[in-house]
Amino acid sequence: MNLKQQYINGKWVGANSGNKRDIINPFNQEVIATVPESDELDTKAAIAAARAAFDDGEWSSTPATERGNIVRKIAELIERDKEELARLESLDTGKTVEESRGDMDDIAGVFRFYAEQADKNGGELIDSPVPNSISRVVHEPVGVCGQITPWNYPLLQASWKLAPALVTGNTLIMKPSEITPLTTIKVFELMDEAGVPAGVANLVLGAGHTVGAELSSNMDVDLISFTGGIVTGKKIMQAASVNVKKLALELGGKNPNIIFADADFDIAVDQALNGVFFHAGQICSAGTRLIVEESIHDEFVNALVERVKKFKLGSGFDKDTQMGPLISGEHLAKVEEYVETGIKEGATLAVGGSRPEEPELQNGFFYLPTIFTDCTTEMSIVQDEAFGPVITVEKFSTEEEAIKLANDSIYGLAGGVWTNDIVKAERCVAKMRMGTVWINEFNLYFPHAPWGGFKQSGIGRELGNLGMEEYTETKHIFQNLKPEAINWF
Ligand SMILES: NC(=O)c1ccc[n+]([C@@H]2O[C@H](COP(=O)([O-])OP(=O)(O)OC[C@H]3O[C@@H](n4cnc5c(N)ncnc54)[C@H](O)[C@@H]3O)[C@@H](O)[C@H]2O)c1
Ligand SMILES: C[N+](C)(C)CC=O
Repeated sequence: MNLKQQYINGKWVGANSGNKRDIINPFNQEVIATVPESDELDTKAAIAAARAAFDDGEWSSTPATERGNIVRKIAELIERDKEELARLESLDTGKTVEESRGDMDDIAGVFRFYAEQADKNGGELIDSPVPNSISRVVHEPVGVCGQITPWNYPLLQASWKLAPALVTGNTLIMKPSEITPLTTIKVFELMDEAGVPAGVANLVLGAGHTVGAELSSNMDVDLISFTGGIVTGKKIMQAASVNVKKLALELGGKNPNIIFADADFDIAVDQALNGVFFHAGQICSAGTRLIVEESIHDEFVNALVERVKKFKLGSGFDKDTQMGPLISGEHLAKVEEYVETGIKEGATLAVGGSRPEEPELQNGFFYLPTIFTDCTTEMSIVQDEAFGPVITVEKFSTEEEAIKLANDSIYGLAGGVWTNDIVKAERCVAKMRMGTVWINEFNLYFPHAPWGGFKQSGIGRELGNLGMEEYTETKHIFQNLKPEAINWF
């Protein structure tokens, strides 16, 4: 596989230490690539390149339209290489190629969206209360941005950070998850081809406790944008305080999906499954906390179980596969432990709860889709993120109870409501404490609307205009057109 290395100051380079890391296919544990393992020294070199490229002012003073043109070109190159990128993403993550193709369309869409926004960030004229003056507000780039991404949607999460940072004139250092760097490396090749100048976008590959920690604590980094787990997010927040970096955190979720008895039953069943089991449930916004009205609870659970029993697990490259493996052996062990906890806590295992038995799946990190019933809000399986193919089902009998259950979480990323009573739906979403709420839908996102969490699901927003604002500082410029002495002193 012709994969390059780290990308620092416009050059592809190996790690300073010479260390390397094998990248593993989660379907069969084969080594699919070997990449350099960066350390603090590599990270410092990348930060120095980004700092110099920001401080010389060339990129930040490039007309926004031109930066937008480069970002549009990146979108075109992603579309040109869509199939290669999708296959690489599936090799690296285990998700089906069909899902990866969808991700690549979304990713190109994100670069296109921000390319169009590039020259629409021109600031505003204030109606100054002071006679003979001009008061205006401009938006300037923040500076050097550290960007850290997770393994579940490697390139999608990268695109949400790269595109807005570039169009607003920042320079950046990206650190993808050490276990899924392949598509991010490829997109840095495309950014080079699209004409992003040397030093503006830099790539380091390596572990969180070395590379990620250096990015978070380095005094020359002005902003950290992080997507990942809550524990890591808290560490980054602490490290970033060293120079009061601007901070954007996209953390986990334990997302409620409320099903009222008056919902379209078959659609709600289908979408409750879609809401969780894509990418084997390894989705921050997966609707893993199903909250079902008592009168339809048993029928609803039976319908889910019957569908789940028929899921086809397998290689992401097999067109019949509906669900691929988990990302790693370590993660599989965590999901197994989570399920054991659920059993100990007294939840009823309605389906799944083990690894599959098929011989052809034994080399991969597979886990059966799993549903727990008789769950109550104090159980840790209802409170903790499984980040795997596991649903917990709770029952409710009144609307107030459903909302109380939905909000009973430290997280606040996303949630859904299924009902044909639109007034009831509006009453519910008004009370749900989450950054995204869907009515008769689940897990939909697009570049035009902001994404992010309430409570411990994060700080700030990605996507939409707010996702661009994260990468700007706001400056008020006041000009006195008729300066006069005050003669106070
Ligand atoms: N809110 C969202 O939009 C969103 C999207 C995707 C994933 N997530 C969350 O991500 C988590 C799963 O991803 P993960 O397991 O890769 O998360 P993680 O927190 O373990 O790792 C994420 C990234 O942080 C790095 N990292 C680890 N320790 C670090 C440190 N001390 N300092 C700096 N960086 C460090 C990792 O190397 C990786 O690149 C889940 O909790 C999921 O909900 C959230
Ligand atoms: C934000 N999203 C849904 C693309 C990926 C979350 O893991």
